[in-house]
Amino acid sequence: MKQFEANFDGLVGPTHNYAGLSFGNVASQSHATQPSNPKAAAKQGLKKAKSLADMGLIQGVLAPQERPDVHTLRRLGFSGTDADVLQKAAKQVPELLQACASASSMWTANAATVSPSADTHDGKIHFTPANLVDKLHRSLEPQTTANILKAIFADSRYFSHHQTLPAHATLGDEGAANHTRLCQAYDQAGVEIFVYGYSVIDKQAPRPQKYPARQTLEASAAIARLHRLDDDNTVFIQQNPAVIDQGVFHNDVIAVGNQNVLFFHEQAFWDSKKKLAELRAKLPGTLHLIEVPSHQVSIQDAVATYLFNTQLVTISQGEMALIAPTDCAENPRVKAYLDELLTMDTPIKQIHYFDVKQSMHNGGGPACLRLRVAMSDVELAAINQQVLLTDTLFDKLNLWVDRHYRDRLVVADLADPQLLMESRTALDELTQLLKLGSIYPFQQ
Ligand SMILES: NCCC[C@H](NC(=O)CCC(=O)O)C(=O)O
Repeated sequence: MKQFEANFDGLVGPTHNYAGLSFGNVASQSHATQPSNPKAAAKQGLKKAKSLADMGLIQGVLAPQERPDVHTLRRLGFSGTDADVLQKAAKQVPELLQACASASSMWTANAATVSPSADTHDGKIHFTPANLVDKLHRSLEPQTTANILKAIFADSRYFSHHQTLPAHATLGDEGAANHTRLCQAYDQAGVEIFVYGYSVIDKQAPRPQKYPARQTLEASAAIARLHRLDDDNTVFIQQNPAVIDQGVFHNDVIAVGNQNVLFFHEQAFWDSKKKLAELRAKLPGTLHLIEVPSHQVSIQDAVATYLFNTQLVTISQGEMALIAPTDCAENPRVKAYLDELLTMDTPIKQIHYFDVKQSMHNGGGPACLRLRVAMSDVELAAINQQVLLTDTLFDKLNLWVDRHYRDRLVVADLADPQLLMESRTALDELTQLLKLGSIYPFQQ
């Protein structure tokens, strides 16, 4: 049996826009009200995903969500035809329309937490969709996310799907963005690292002062229980609250891991020494802890360039590549660090830069755009094969984007009933292309 890691990238939806919805996410706040280009955004994402497929990695895609979410607007009391609902919401509470029109499901690192079968007691791959309760626009994603994951990972012999955690701040869960799995080889049990922002129950533990911590220890611990992980193969680490207050709203903005490499900023974790020692004890064998010092890369540079929101992928035995946004190459200090990294004695031997600026302007880098699923060839054969990014699917998706996506969108356009029609037409076609069945409310 062959084991590897597959990446499932979120397709950018037709309503991709900058509404400044994410307090604590510096890029989202600073690009609020700027025009977006959904067509370019979708193509940048597809290009990045296809390049990874061309490197020999297993690459799939996840469908976007139905937006604007008229069903939620109706739940909030706006009535009449769909056009009426959009227009009333835009006039009375535009913030609610914006929350219901975000394409934020593109950041599939927040779709779910995934534990591979090598780690779980029952030998199945476990999925828990994230409840994303900290942000209204994101809290609307879990139901459709669950539908999409079940449509792809349908075979109950291999895949186990859990309900999202209860939608309350005590159990705030942001999915794989705060979860990293290290292992010596993909087919061996590894250590799952859960990074949380604060503990609701432990009042003594430090908390950020300025920006919200989106993930709680209580949520992370619940996921570890649901996924039937052992104490021996889990480590819970608190994120350094000081970096949350500087814009590190998810751990994947400050750390990334793959196999026996953890690449992280020296200020990433609270009680770092002790936690890294625990990690070493739980993962015997060679472990590369690549700690980037503040004097080489400041937190501000890390947040601006997304140096740690890179994908760390295995290219061949013992050789890894870093998939970085072009923003890293444009910052002289970060570029100097990355050039030096290639000369250091670590498995990271290649760096590939991709322009994902449309996503970056909302605070999502290469790593935010993908959900990782470590799996075997047998498990891969059991998934819906239509979502795997082949040359043919890549061409079809690009043409699909050309047919349905706009190249300019401003927040005022979100009330345009035509945009809703375009979006539904596109998604209806996509579900046929990817053989997903009826996953959207408008298809029920
Ligand atoms: N993992 C990256 C997630 C980025 C995402 N941004 C947003 O939702 C911004 C949307 C807007 O502001 O229009 C977030 O903050 O959760």
